[in-house]
Amino acid sequence: MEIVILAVVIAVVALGAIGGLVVSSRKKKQLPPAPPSSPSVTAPPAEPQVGEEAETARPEPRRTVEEVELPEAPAPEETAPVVEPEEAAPAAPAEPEIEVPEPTAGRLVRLRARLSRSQNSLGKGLLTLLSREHLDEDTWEEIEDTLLTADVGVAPTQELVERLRERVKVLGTRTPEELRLLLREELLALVGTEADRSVHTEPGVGVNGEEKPGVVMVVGVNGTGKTTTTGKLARVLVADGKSVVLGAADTFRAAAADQLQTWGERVGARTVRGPEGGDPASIAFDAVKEGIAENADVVLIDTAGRLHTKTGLMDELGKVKRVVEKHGSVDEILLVLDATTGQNGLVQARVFAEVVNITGIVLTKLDGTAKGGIVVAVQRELGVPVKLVGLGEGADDLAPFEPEAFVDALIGD
Ligand SMILES: Nc1nc2c(ncn2[C@@H]2O[C@H](COP(=O)(O)OP(=O)(O)OP(=O)(O)O)[C@@H](O)[C@H]2O)c(=O)[nH]1
Repeated sequence: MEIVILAVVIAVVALGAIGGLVVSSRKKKQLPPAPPSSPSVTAPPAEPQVGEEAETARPEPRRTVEEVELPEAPAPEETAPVVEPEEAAPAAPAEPEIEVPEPTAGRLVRLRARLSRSQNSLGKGLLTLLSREHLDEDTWEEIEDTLLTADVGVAPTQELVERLRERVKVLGTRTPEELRLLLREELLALVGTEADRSVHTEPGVGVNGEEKPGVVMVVGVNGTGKTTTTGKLARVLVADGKSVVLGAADTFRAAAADQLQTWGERVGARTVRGPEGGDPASIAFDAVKEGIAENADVVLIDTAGRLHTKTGLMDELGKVKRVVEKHGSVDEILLVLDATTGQNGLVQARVFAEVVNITGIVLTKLDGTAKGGIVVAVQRELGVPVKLVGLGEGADDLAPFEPEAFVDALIGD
């Protein structure tokens, strides 16, 4: 009997051992593959050094697939969209983005570096000559030449040299600081600090007693930067809080109206335009009409300038002005001159002044010339102040002209 009981116990133990082996081998088969270690997260194992004993592998607790916890499924709103963003919804028609132009106050000072870079030869040249120990006749002649080369003009040059000679004589010994001050004062007197340099855009009263926007006509030879200046001026006005309507009355160059419209769209100003080669006067008339209807503050009219037929130009510009005046006064007529053309600019100025009553000058491309003296010459020629200067191709590179900042840029620091 005892033998039977012993045999049963041995049989049970043997069966149990075999069962355990089978289960253990099954478990091994069910083990998930070890997750690949991520180098950016996991620290690399220390390199075994020579002479170190190899460690025996520590047994790690193993888990079955069923035992491994899965990360929780993200809530529906957290789920990243599967579709590409542009496919997510039909694209709404893109609204043109309205730009906010730079404030106009102190623009000339901000752009001074650009101005002084191009004007170095005038101011610095004069200071170097005046600092010579002996100011003999040759030196005075050189001073005169420097001024003439910078397009200051004959009469203003002679005046300035005479004043400088007198004051240097009185001064006796000259320190560089005294000379700088003296030259600054004399150049400032030449440029003039008294003139009204504001661009007149105040609203007025129309012929029917209604409120009429300020009306500005922009005239000048094609290529001087007229359309660009009209666009930049729109930005200046918008920066100063005014609403603007543009009139594309330059129907001579087909792309001019597109160019102006693009400038307008950038600051939210409507552009009135007509058919290619259409009548500039009727476009200008419609632009002011639109300005009145929109209750705009200012209407800017870009015109064409064909110098090769002076009579044609006279007819056209005169007509534009007369037709616009059917609504009320034209408040400002700005002549755009390219500073790099020097004396040629003066010839243009003369012709335009005969055609219309210029009230202000815009000198463009002053960033590209050392002939800043044209400011003096053209003011003398027309008896009209420079009101704005172009100092680059950037949208906000048009600055109200400030004599002090200009002269400081001429002399340099
Ligand atoms: N460097 C520099 N370039 C300027 C300035 N003002 C205008 N320009 C450039 O001068 C070129 C001519 O300008 P436009 O405005 O097309 O000339 P426009 O007189 O209107 O000529 P039309 O449209 O044919 O009548 C453009 O490339 C302008 O970017 C400036 O102050 N500095």
